[in-house]
Amino acid sequence: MTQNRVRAAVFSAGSWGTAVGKIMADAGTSVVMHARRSEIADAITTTRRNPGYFPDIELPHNLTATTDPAAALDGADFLVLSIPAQSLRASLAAWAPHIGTDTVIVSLMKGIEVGSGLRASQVITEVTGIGAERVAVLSGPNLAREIMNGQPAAATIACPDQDATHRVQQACHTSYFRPYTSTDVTGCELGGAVKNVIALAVGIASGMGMGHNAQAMLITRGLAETTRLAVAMGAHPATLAGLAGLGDLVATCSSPLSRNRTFGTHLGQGLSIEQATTATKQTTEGVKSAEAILALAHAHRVEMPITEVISDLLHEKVTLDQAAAALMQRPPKPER
Ligand SMILES: NC(=O)C1=CN([C@@H]2O[C@H](COP(=O)(O)OP(=O)(O)OC[C@H]3O[C@@H](n4cnc5c(N)ncnc54)[C@H](O)[C@@H]3O)[C@@H](O)[C@H]2O)C=CC1
Ligand SMILES: O=C(CO)COP(=O)(O)O
Repeated sequence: MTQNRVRAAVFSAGSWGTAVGKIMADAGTSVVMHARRSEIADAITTTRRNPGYFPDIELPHNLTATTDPAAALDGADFLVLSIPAQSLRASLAAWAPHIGTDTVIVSLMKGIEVGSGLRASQVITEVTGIGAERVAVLSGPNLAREIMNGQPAAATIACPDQDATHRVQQACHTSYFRPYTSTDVTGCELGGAVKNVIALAVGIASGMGMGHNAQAMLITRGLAETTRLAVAMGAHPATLAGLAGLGDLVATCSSPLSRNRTFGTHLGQGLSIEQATTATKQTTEGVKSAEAILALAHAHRVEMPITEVISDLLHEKVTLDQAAAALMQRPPKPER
């Protein structure tokens, strides 16, 4: 690894933030993580481990951590944001005064803001006043634990400004992480957010004892409704067939490492939403985003039957059996 003099501030030191911090540091970028808890920040800097998330993985020497947002952002070329989507607005408002005039913001978040229906990149431009050309999104089949274990993965980095995209790509390209570029921010963000809702559905089906045919049906029809919404909102259909669409959908819906799939499995096995929340612990974006995505579907007059049923289940309007029946008993129609 050669140092490239580029600096990144990663907010925060959760599961995916830590993994992307490691990727960037392995790519030669100097990384300062921002953690809310001083014991996490101190442990990362002094022991080179994040005891809250990956106590078994040693972090690179060019990665440190602080609880001070100003110190983390001082001289940063990139601000990488990885916190729950619903807390982005309030947290970013506090950090915004410390963001440099040339800093490029990279969103890792896969959620839609409840109430506004905004994607994370839109919340970022609204809160900071920074133009869309300085806001990139990174999305793909990226289960953090696999990447921390050094297993190969790829992702899509999207931004309207190709120079910014290439700089982010260089700053996170390693022997085990292969980033591709795109200009389709809308497609990448919607692919990432909607797949969480579909993963909830697949988890529920699995928890209810349904087999791989049912799970494949949900994945395939889930991709169809994701693509319908994304295209109606201006995305390119090819993005949804790529890493940030199909790729992420397959990884998340197939892996027991996925928090969304696991949350769904708990529900399918009969746990209440409260019990599933306690059991899952980490951020499960699909649970909150389902209703925001459904509101977007209504606004764009797009049919999203799986999202609708999952939103109804999460609001306890239907039972598991009623949800399954609602999907299977829809009127027959052509596949497209
Ligand atoms: N874990 C994964 O494998 C992947 C996660 N993502 C996305 O990354 C985003 C973050 O997820 P994870 O890191 O997995 O979640 P996590 O639950 O592991 O970590 C969340 C981080 O945000 C911080 N945080 C929580 N509430 C906050 C608040 N109100 N204000 C500021 N910081 C707060 C926590 O202290 C923690 O550092 C989500 O949008 C998720 O969909 C994307 C790809 C992979
Ligand atoms: O986005 C992810 C993999 O790409 C992680 O999915 P979960 O949030 O369901 O764990």
